[in-house]
Amino acid sequence: MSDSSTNNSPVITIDGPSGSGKGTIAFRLAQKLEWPILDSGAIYRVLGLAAHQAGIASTNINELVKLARDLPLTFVTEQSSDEVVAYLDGEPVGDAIRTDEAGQRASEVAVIPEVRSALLARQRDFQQPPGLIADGRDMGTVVFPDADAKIFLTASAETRAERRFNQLKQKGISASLCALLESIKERDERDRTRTVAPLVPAAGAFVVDSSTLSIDEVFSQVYEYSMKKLEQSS
Ligand SMILES: Nc1ncnc2c1ncn2[C@@H]1O[C@H](COP(=O)(O)OP(=O)(O)O)[C@@H](O)[C@H]1O
Ligand SMILES: Nc1ccn([C@H]2C[C@H](O)[C@@H](COP(=O)(O)OP(=O)(O)O)O2)c(=O)n1
Repeated sequence: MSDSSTNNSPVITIDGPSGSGKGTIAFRLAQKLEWPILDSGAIYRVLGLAAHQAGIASTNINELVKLARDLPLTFVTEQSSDEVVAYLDGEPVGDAIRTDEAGQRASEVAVIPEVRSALLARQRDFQQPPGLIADGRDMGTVVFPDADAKIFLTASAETRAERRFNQLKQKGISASLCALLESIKERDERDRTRTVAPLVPAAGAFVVDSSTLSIDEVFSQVYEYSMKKLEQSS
């Protein structure tokens, strides 16, 4: 765990459902502030993938917790890419964690309270100077409840499915728009109704519905809000 002095480093949390633009806005903020990103979704995605590869069922809590504790996982925020690059055992995981199937597997293992507890300290260790941008579902509610600025991004399921469809197409990953919409709705439901750390805006979070906003418009609102909050807490 970090010591108490490093735990005073500022944190900006960005939570929201799939395809709401969290990763995109986190990257813009990271570039502007020169802070690293915690892509917490990538942790759940790698865990889901590792469990699948090891043949561990999403009901096998003991084995999943063991895997979550021991997962040899590191992250690099590459300014040249627009995503956090995950390394498992020193090897880049690549786009295997970015498929829709990997998102569903992540959401399934993420329901288990013991798995979430096992990952808590690992996520909190990312809070280091000069500051951290934390992207996920429970960053502002559970992992960093004392964060300086809390943002909740959202958009209609249709808009988010279309965005994800185009994003996967650009990566050369094939998908059907209709199936993606169903999958997003299913994942929303699971993430919002789980008993531990459900997807909800943190108290006092700045909520932005990006359905009809461009990336630049969302970014300028989020940036202005974050700067104001950071000033207030310094
Ligand atoms: N406001 C927006 N308008 C149009 N496209 C967007 C907007 N925000 C994000 N996108 C695009 O939607 C896709 C999903 O965004 P991403 O940041 O990966 O979402 P999340 O991390 O919330 O799942 C990306 O291709 C991104 O470029
Ligand atoms: N802090 C987090 C981050 C992700 N999860 C779970 C729930 C999500 O459906 C999956 C995948 O998250 P991820 O942020 O990578 O997914 P999207 O990019 O938003 O589609 O992981 C979580 O439970 N808590």
